[in-house]
Amino acid sequence: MPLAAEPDDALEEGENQQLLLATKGGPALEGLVVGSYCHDVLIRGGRVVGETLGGAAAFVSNVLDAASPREEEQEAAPFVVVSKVGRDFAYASAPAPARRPPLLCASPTTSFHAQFSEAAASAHAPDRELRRVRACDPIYPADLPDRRFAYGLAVGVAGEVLPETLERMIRLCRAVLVDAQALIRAFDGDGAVCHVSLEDTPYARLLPRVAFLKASSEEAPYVGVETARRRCCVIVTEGRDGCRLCWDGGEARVAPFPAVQVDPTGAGDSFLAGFAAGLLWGLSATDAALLGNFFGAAAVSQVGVPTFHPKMLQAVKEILEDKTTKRSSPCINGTTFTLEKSNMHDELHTALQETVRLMSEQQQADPANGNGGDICST
Ligand SMILES: Nc1ncnc2c1ncn2[C@@H]1O[C@H](COP(=O)(O)OP(=O)(O)O)[C@@H](O)[C@H]1O
Ligand SMILES: O=P([O-])([O-])O[C@@H]1[C@@H](O)[C@H](O)[C@@H](O)[C@H](O)[C@@H]1O
Repeated sequence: MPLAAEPDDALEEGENQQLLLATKGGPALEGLVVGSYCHDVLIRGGRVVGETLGGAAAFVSNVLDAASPREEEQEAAPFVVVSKVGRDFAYASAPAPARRPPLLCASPTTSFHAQFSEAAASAHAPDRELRRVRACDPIYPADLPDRRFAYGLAVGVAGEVLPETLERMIRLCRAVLVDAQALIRAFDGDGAVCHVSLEDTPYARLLPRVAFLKASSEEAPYVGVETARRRCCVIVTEGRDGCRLCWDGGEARVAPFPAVQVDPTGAGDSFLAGFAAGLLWGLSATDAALLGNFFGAAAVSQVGVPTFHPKMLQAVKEILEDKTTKRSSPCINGTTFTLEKSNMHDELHTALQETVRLMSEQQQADPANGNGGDICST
C-alpha cells in the first residue's frame, strides 16, 4: 500500500489554475472517489453479529465497478479512490481495496460500531445507532492526484473529507456529487454520530459549486433542503420508499425496488454510486435515480459489501444499452444536466424491476446464492 502524503493544503490559487489548464490526460470520464474504507462491527442485542469491510468508498467502488459504462478494452471502470487506513486494516485483499489500495497511515483504521435496534425498523426511523470508535487521518488536498477528472464523489464517513479537500475536488472535477454524511457528521465524547446544521459548516459556501447533494431522510433536516436546493440538486433517500429529487424550480419522486432487507449498511452509498453510474450512461438525474434505487435495494439484501450476480449485471447492462442513446456524450460535463424524468422512465423502472424479480426467483431456486444471514431481525 502506498504511504499517505504529509498534510499540505497550501496550494496557491495560481498553482491550482495551472493544474486546471494543463491537460494531463487520463482516460475519458475518469472519476475520483474520496473517502476512507473502514471496519464495521455490527451489533444486535449486545452481541456482535457481523464484522465487515465498510466505508462509503468500499460500497461506492463496488457499484461503480459493476455498473458504470466502460470501453471493451478497459479491465476495470475508470476511477481512482483516495482512502486512508492504518496498519490494522483487515480487508486489504477484499475486492475494492485490492483493486484501489488505500494510503497507509500511522493512525488506526476508522472503525464504527453499528448498533441495530431490536424493534422492527420502519421506513424512516433510524434503524441503527453508529459510534465511531477509531478514526484514521483526514484526507488532505495534497493526497488527491494532480489531474482533472470527469466527476468526483465526496463520500467521507468520519469527517475525513476536509472542507479544503472538497474544495480541491471541485477544482479538479467537472462535476462533484456529495454525500451529506461527509459534511454534517459530528461525534460526541463517546464517538456517537450526531449531526450539525450544514449551514453552520465551512462546506456550506461550496454548495453552489456542487452538482448533486445526497442526504438520507434522517440527515435532510440538517441539510436544510429548501435552502440547499437553490444551490444544487438535492436528493433525499427514503429507505424502502425510494427517493426524491429537489432542485430550483422542480422536484420528482422516484419509485423504489422491492428488497428483503437483511442489513441496511451501505444502502445510501450504493444509491449514490448507482446514481452516478446512471449519469455516466447518459440518463437524466431523475432516471439515474432509478439506478440508485436499484443498487440501494441490492445493498440491503446482503450483509456488508454486496456481491452482484453476473447475470444480474449483464441484464442491467443490456437494459441500459437499450434505453440510453447518447453513450458518447454523457451528462457528466459539469454544466448541462437534465434533471427531469424522461419519457422512458417508467419503461426503465419496469425493466429493472423485472431483473429484480428474475434474480429473486433464481435465488429461491438456488439458496446457495443466498445472502449469508439476516442481522435485521432476531
Ligand atoms: N428496505 C429497502 N427496500 C428497498 N430499497 C431500499 C431499502 N432500504 C434502502 N433502499 C434503497 O437505498 C436507498 C438509500 O437508503 P436509505 O436508507 O435512505 O439511506 P442510508 O443508508 O444513507 O440511511 C433508498 O433511497 C432506496 O432506494
Ligand atoms: O449505510 P450508509 O449510510 O450508506 O453508509 C455507511 C456509513 O454510514 C457508516 O459510517 C459506515 O461505517 C458504513 O460502512 C457505510 O459506509
